Amino acid sequence: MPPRKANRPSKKDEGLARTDNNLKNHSWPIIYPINQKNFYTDYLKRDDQALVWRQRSDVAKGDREVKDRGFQQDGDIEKETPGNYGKEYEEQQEVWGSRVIVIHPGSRNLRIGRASDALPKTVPNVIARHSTQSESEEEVEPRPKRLKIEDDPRDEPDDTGDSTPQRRTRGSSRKSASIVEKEAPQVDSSFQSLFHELSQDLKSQMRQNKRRVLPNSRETVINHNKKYIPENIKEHNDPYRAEWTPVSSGFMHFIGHEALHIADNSTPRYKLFWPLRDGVFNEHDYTSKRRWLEDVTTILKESLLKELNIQANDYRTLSAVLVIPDLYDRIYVTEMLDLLLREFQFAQVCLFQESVAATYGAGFSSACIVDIGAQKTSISCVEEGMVVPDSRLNLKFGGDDVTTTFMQMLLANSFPYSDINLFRRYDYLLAEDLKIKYASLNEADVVVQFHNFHVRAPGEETIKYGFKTYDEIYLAPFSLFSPRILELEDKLRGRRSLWARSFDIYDDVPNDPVSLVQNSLHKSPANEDVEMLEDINHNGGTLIKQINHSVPNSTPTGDITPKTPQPGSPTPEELSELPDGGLVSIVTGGNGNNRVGGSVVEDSEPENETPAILPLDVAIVQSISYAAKGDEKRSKDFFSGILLVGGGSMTSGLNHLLEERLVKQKGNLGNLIISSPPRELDPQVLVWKGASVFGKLNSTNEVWIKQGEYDILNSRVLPYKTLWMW
Ligand SMILES: Nc1ncnc2c1ncn2[C@@H]1O[C@H](COP(=O)(O)OP(=O)(O)OP(=O)(O)O)[C@@H](O)[C@H]1O
Repeated sequence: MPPRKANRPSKKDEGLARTDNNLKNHSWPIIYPINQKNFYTDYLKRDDQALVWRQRSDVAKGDREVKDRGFQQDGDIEKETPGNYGKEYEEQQEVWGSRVIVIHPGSRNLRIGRASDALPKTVPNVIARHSTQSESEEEVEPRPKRLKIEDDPRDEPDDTGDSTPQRRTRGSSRKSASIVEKEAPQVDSSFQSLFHELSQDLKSQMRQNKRRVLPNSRETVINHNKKYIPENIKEHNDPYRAEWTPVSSGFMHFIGHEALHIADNSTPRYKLFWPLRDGVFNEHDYTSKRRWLEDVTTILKESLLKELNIQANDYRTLSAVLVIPDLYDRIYVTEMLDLLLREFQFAQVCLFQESVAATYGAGFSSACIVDIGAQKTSISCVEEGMVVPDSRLNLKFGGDDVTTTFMQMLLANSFPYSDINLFRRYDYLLAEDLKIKYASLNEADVVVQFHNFHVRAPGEETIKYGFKTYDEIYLAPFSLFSPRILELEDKLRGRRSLWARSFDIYDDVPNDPVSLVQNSLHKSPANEDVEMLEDINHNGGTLIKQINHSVPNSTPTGDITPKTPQPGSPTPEELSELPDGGLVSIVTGGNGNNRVGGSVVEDSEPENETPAILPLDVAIVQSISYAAKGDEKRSKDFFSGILLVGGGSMTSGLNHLLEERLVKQKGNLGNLIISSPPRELDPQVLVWKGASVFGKLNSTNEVWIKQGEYDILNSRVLPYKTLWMW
């Protein structure tokens, strides 16, 4: 006889519920007993359900430790009523804010301050440590890279006997103060030809815009620069002598500005380490996780002490808001969280995403945030305080790439200080300064101009140089719209060499957040196709090309692209014929300036790959189209609220050029508004400002990760404590 099924009534049982005429004798639903074998519930099986009981029992045990540390308890927050939003409430917020530290780490700058402060302190996110060689001595090739010249007379060791390439080049520079430097600096020929191409495009664009373009401007610049004789200035005649950080073998490390101002040839030698690179772990320069953690800890601790006067034993009484990228690396976030709660022992920590912070800072409820940092550019659409996950893009270029390109272009035009090497500290600072002063995206600035600057190398006489510029001041920042010209091969060197990617322990799928628009870069036409597209642009007038936006399967988000075309990638001809449903249009002007600059994506074998790049305007259109998902109203809303933040967005004329290019691409966008931060706030600190606004809100209790919770659940607490799907 087959076994009786427990949850099904037998014919005999059913019979009991029915009368002879087969009608039920009552209308109550019959509830059958549950088959215990197949029954599942997660009641009291999930961490968050148990947590509340654990916390209560902690309190019952008289665990008042946290309260003794002085930070506000849940009970205090409950006292708040909607009615007390007056002066008292503001005062309360200020007091609360003074106990919250907001930390926004960047590839170049760490921004740190109390949530109650008006502005953060900016500390270069760098540490100098004792080493046998400085970073410029360690690097074999200078930055920007030069063509190798076989019989370069400068290869002779100079009279100091120092034969390192850096020292040799510096030696020749010393000579250049007295001997006229005739030879043109050698810049890679493929760079030269791209530079020439962009320059021609700019000329025709300027002519179209009825601007005067003088013939032979570039030749004038080159001739002047070649003949320029630099001038030596005696130390006592130089009122702006550089102040170098005094060092001695007793000082094991320096951080921030002090580190940047250590002479490259100091005794003892120091080497600079930047813990973040392209917005993630710097696995290129670090060889051990422990050293990385130590450096981040030292930079943070010393910044807290020097800038905010916060001693180590105050940490336990303070809360910390950590600002993280929108498309974060999961291991980076968990490492930082662990550091702040275990090493620093902050009372509680909360995580906040950069683009949401930017909307808080600007007071926007919805916006498309374009954050151009030093080494990465991130674009995300935010709607009612939440990032639209599929709109997140992270491109591996930023202000630093503009600086390098600017120097490359100057060198191509016979820049008289031909030995500039951005690995040298004083040269890096000089190059940044020249870029900030002269780079501009205003066509009106594209004229032959004369500038001068001083090279102040440690222990040497100051040398005054003069140089002329023409279109390089425009074309260097223009590389954001034409990233093909950027030097990208070193970008992902060493990536994943220390921290492996985080995988889900159950299904072995990468844990990092997924964004469809970032993944769609897998599907963009690969480099070969892009080049064909560009050829077509050169030959024709205005063309409209469309890139298939087909949504890939949920593959992990990342940085790198295979160089070969993906199977089934559409050819340019196919692209132009695709229908418009869910597609992005790229309008390329007859001048050929607008172009798709390279495809992108990620994979587990980063070494052989190239990093994620896409022209800025194309990337914005892509991000918005993924956020709007075909809804025209939403798309218009995002286009009417594009907010430019980050240091790289401060180039003059960027807003205007971006607007022009977006209109060209999308036609009538309705109300296209590209905003800069309101109230004249510095775009570099807007994200920090927004996070500080959030940090001051004392009604955000559920997002704070407290020591006790972290002790019990570790990073498993994150799904319950983030404002987004962790
Ligand atoms: N006035 C300016 N004009 C142009 N660029 C500028 C200006 N001021 C700063 N920058 C550039 O901004 C960059 C630094 O920006 P920011 O501090 O936002 O970067 P970060 O947060 O350290 O980096 P990331 O976002 O890549 O991690 C540098 O490349 C710097 O040259």
